[in-house]
Amino acid sequence: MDQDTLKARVAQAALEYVPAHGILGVGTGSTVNHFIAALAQAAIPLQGAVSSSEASTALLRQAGIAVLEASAVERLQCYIDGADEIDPQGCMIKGGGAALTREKIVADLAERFICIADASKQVPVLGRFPLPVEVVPMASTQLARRFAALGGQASLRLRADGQPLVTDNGMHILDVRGLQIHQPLALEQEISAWPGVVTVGIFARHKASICLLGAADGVQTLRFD
Ligand SMILES: O=C[C@H](O)[C@H](O)[C@H](O)COP(=O)(O)O
Repeated sequence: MDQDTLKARVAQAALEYVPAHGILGVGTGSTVNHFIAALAQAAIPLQGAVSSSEASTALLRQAGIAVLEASAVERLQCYIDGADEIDPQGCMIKGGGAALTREKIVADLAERFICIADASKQVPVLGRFPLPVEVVPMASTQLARRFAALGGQASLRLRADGQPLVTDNGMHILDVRGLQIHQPLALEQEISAWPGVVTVGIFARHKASICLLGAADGVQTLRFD
């Protein structure tokens, strides 16, 4: 069974967590794209959604779902999003789709983070996937030196035309290879404090409450809260 089919499977399973008549936090990425399609088909009545990217906002609107500003919402029952890696404690690496800052903002509004992922995302220790870090462009070179001091190799994420990728927030992304993240919370706090870092793609303070993990033999539910 291919990865895309597994993503569609967990997306379907996540419908169970959608708060009928409520407001839903919606993440970004290929798994979430399947989820938005499933949501549109299920036609669950919603007040609306808070979205974590321009891409998801466009898909939600196409599906006829109202998109609300994060500033208009005090609390969300749940936030549904994918991950690039998830460890045995529910800590994640996110940001492969460059949406990590808004994802962390929306996750912070939510009581529960429901992670939807195919089984290939499960790792014993975070760090095989290059760690995305959204940075203020003028700080990227000095931040790359800081990552080198930690044993990581940071590279600026480029678009297909060779120009730096610019996020929805007008920032750049460093992808840091070579880190073995044994203490995700401590490293998240440390990197978050460096001048020029907008958001680090370690989600330990906002780890998954539940992960729906898609494998060939079905969807496994992992609980972390
Ligand atoms: O910035 C993007 C997000 O963190 C995604 O949730 C993450 O990259 C997983 O994406 P996908 O579902 O495409 O594997």
